[in-house]
Amino acid sequence: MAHHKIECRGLFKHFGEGPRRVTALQDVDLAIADNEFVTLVGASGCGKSTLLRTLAGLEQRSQGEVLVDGRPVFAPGPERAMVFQHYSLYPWLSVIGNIKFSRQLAWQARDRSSSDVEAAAGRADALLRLMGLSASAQAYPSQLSGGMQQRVAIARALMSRPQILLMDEPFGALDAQTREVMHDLILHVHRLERTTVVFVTHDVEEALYLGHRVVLMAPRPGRVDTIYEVPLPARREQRMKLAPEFLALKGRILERIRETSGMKTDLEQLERLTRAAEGAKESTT
Ligand SMILES: Nc1ncnc2c1ncn2[C@@H]1O[C@H](COP(=O)(O)OP(=O)(O)OP(=O)(O)O)[C@@H](O)[C@H]1O
Repeated sequence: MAHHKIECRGLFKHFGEGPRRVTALQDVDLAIADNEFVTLVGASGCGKSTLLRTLAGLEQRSQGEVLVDGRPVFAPGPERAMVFQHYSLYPWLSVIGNIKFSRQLAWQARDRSSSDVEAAAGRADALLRLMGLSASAQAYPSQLSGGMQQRVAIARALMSRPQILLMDEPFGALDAQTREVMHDLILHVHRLERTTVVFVTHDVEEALYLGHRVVLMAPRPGRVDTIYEVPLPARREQRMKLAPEFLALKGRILERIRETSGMKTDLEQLERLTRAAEGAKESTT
């Protein structure tokens, strides 16, 4: 059997009961390879966050299986780390304090040796350097820009050497220039740490620039609609966003999202309505 890092089989997730029941995930089958970078896109309400939260073990499935390394997961675990859109840093801790915090909680439960503490200090320093935060180690979150705060959140998520990074619109609140910088940074982190990444976004360009594959989901019920292979070299560069194959696939995905959202603007119908309204105006004048 092929080895998958993450696998969903016949996954369903319902919220609520009876006529109010919402199917956020319907029969999702998805296999993600070790070290793959997969992005999830789709119209609002298509179940992207629910799928990610189910992989994280923050949401219980209604039916089906979620496997990590072939083993079913039901709860959060140290091999999976989550990064959210809102930085969720502790405002009373410095940058370095925030990065070390989750490890400290884990240690309080165990006997820790001085070599553990040293190893963690080394890891925290390495992550500060990796994320370009060395000069801000003693700063507090309120003193940092949004992009810097999100770097701290990513460094904190990486502290326990997770094999899987689950990212829910992590750059959604950042301006366009900061996002570009963060894109190259997260690709660098992915290469260096060899994590498997599942990344939710509304932004099709972001999904294509980062992903090896783009999973397009559709709403009502939430489900996987189409999976696209991204036709770009593994090593991405910003100029690739202008490549004809990049732009063509971006156009196709955007079109498919419009179709699946049920909100496709029907230009003909709009024109008919306009003509009817104008006709009504003329007949009254
Ligand atoms: N805790 C909940 N209780 C009830 N319904 C929920 C809950 N969480 C999600 N849903 C519903 O499940 C569906 C999928 O929601 P989800 O947030 O996963 O979609 P999404 O694709 O991430 O949306 P968006 O792009 O708007 O963030 C939606 O109809 C949503 O209203």
